[in-house]
Amino acid sequence: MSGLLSKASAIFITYPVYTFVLGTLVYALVVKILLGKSRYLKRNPRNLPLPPGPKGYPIIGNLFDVPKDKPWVGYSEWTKTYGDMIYFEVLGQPFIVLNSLQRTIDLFDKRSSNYSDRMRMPMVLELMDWDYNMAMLPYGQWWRRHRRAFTEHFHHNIVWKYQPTQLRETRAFLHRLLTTPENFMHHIRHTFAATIMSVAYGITIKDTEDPYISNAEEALMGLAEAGIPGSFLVDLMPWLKYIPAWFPGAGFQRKAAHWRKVNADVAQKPFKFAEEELQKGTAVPSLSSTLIERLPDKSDPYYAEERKIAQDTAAVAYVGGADTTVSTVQSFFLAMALYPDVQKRAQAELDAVVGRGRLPEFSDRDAMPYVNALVKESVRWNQVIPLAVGHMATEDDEYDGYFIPRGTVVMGNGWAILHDPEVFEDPMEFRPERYLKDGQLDPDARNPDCAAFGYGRRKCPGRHMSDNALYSIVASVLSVYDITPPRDESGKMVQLKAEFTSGLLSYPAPFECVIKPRSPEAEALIRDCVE
Ligand code: HEM
Repeated sequence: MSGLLSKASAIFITYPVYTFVLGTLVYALVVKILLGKSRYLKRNPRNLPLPPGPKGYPIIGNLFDVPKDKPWVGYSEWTKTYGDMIYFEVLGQPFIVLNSLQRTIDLFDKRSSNYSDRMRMPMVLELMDWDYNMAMLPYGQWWRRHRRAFTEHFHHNIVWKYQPTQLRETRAFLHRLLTTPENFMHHIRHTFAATIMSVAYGITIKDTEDPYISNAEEALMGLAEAGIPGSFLVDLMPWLKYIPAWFPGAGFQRKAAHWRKVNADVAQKPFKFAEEELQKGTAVPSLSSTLIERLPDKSDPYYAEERKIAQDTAAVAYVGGADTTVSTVQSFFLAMALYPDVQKRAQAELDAVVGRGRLPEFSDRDAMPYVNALVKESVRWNQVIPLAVGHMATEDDEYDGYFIPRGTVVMGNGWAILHDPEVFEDPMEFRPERYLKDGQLDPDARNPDCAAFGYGRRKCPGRHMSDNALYSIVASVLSVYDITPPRDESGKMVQLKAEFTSGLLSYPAPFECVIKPRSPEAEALIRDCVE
């Protein structure tokens, strides 16, 4: 009875509450959209048109036009109708997609001071505490200090420092492939997690169920859920963040509270460990130990801020670096199983330069143009973040006869740029030859780096470290292993398909392949290479 009563009173109480909340939401949305439109009129005195794009509906805009599955392919198709710069709105939020390299250079490079901000994402940044990830920070002094700290440790003249760790972890990877080749997807993930935890904190992770890694993966899953703008209503109406967790309909607050705790663990726990090891005098040299040793004295008024920047710098190395490079390496394995001729040609080059009596080193790299071209093609073929991360326009702008309102989220469609058939013949094919001329790397061939790692001032600062990681894996794996498609029960080779997932990050869809040592000598090399 009391249960029934409480149910009745709950309905009685919550019905008006829901009506009120829903009414307020719709009202606020309509006001926001109408205000936004009329403001454009005042701010656009020359009455320039917005860039072309699909016609939308009142209030919802182009909500139903936006391609849901692999939007980068859909946006690329839109070029045929609207050209290489496309404008659309979703619930009052303006977006522009740039489908050509020239457009990205014009806006992200030449006008970088206006196109380097990020969209405000209250759910991720303010409620889930992803503010340690500089990729999400608004453009400004605080981001600049993070970026400077990060770049100092990852620019192209310094990443050689991490090569011994990268080679060590690559060799451990070769060894794991020998014992459990069927788990290659897991081994790839483990290799990057181990490399980055070692570089960032001097921590050696466990082979399975490492608490640092499971925390970071949970945090990244939260980001995948909340990181697409508009996944939560609070992104469209930031004032909702003040609604308490107990309020009916405030489920997002409870989710945010959980992810906040996970994020605190990801950012703080390993850094604390590094601090404690330093105090005990047992620290393994790492990015964190260097950063901690350079912190000002605890009595310094800037100590807390500097410590936070140091902690964030180490944490972002993992969350920014692990998944991205993992996806590229998974694509490389798929490509090798699909393109046996490419694999053979790379192996022939490795045999000629490195020989069969040792494993490749970084010093071999310059002598192997084909292997370098293969690394480039792995980055291009299936881009990990095809639309990069949206850059937001800080101020109204006029460009090429069009008006671009401030607050517009501008996305470079790297997929369109790196699959343009005018530039990359048969773009869906995996062809390292496209970067070569007379047997050497062709300086005139379009380098996938122009779009795969983002643009302008926000371009990925981890790309040099990632390039080394990719070389180390590609060269080492191909020097000792053959990768082939699996066979069915009748012994026939299974026809693999190049399929990739949608989302903020794109991965190859799960696939199987056979990974076998190239010869008994190769197997002996693998067994001997682990310390
Ligand atoms: C194949 C590997 C990788 C790819 C494809 C990739 C791609 C990207 C892209 C597309 C962006 C957004 C750029 C933009 O906003 O225009 C980005 C940002 C970023 N990446 Fe990477 N990345 C990779 C590896 C790494 C690694 C290894 C690290 C760290 C060691 C890293 C750290 C970062 C950071 C810190 C940012 C934020 C930059 C900012 O907002 O200022 N990335 N990356």
